[in-house]
Amino acid sequence: MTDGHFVEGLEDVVALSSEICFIDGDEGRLVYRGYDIHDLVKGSASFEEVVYLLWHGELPTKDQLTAFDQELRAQRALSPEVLTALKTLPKNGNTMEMLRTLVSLAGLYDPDDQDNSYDGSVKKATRLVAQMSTMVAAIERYRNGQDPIVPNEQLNHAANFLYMLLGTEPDEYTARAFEIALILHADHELNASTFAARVTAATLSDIYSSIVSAIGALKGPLHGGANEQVMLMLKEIGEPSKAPEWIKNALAQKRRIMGFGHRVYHTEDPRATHLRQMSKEIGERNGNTTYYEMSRIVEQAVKEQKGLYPNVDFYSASTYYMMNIPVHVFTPVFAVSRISGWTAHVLEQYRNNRLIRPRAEYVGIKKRAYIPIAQR
Ligand SMILES: CC(=O)SCCNC(=O)CCNC(=O)[C@H](O)C(C)(C)COP(=O)(O)OP(=O)(O)OC[C@H]1O[C@@H](n2cnc3c(N)ncnc32)[C@H](O)[C@@H]1OP(=O)(O)O
Ligand SMILES: O=C([O-])CC(=O)C(=O)O
Repeated sequence: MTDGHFVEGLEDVVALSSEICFIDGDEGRLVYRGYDIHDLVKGSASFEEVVYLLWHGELPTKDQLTAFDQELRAQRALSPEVLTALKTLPKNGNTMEMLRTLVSLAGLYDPDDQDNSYDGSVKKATRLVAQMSTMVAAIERYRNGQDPIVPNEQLNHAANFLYMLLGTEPDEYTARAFEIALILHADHELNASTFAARVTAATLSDIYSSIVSAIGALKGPLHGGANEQVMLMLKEIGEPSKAPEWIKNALAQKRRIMGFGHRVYHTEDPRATHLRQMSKEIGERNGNTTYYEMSRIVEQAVKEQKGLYPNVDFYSASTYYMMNIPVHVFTPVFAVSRISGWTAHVLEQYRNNRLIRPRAEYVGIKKRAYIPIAQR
């Protein structure tokens, strides 16, 4: 029985213990396994290195990283069955629903599908990380009536994704900027999608089912889906000078300003600091800073009028847009990164499992006499 003391939305409720990710919401700090994200970015960590760190708790040695990287590169190709199934999906379908469907199918065709041992789950986690990016790129190509691009084993994870998505190899700056975006989005403690993954894993269901749960949760506009909504908002605003008035009207109508506010951060989201800079730099490189400038004005207006800070989704929107990533691919791109954190959490759940089953505060009628249908 509950004692009536509960928090709607589980705000600040500690649901489990984890060694993977630490957030200080007052100081605006995000730490993966003891390493501050600022240090990982400044220290030129690779995305592959961060995946290894999240999974194993330690940075890899050179040999460990080489072996892991080679394994990821070797696992990038989708199975023929998944590629065939892709062609049966509606071309104008929601990209997150298409991704959720392909991940589910990939589970059925995974050579280790029946092996739900810990080692089997690690093998599947490796394929999930390697193939999430291939799936997202293939979905977009299919939507455009194009064949998927075969992964390029010469390129690292970040550069290969942009190559498979856009058809040309990114320049060095863009490849690194995108890799930093992947690192920044890799994990975030018990956010809604990771929690969904852990709830599923905690029933001792398989890792693909856990990831399908996570993708469903990430899609929502209050979570990962916000990055697409931010770009739609910037386009609706149209030009920087219109931003303050637009925000004023939106807030007067009680609309939520996408890309602002956070359940845990009460200050600047440390990921937004990097993405803001990236948005500026890419705008300058492209010779068009309109969306960066508009974003700055929106940020100032929302801070002044509502006291809210931008979250990770705000500046990732203009950043991805200026990298020529289509808007409906923004949330799938989040999944390309977050698969690293989801799998780390599912593996941790398996290592130290207890069923996750909270209670609800029952506020309905407690006792009624049943009335047979003939008398109603
Ligand atoms: C990767 C990520 O998931 S990051 C988050 C991505 N989501 C978004 O950007 C969507 C916009 N943001 C929001 O909706 C919220 O800030 C959330 C969902 C992220 C967190 O919300 P919660 O912690 O549940 O706060 P809650 O929804 O209770 O809001 C508290 C108050 O702040 C207001 N508020 C919070 N965020 C916003 C926003 N973005 N725009 C306008 N008002 C907001 C609410 O209206 C509410 O005001 P009230 O007390 O006057 O009614
Ligand atoms: O932590 C959260 O609630 C949402 C978030 O920022 C993320 O998942 O990256």
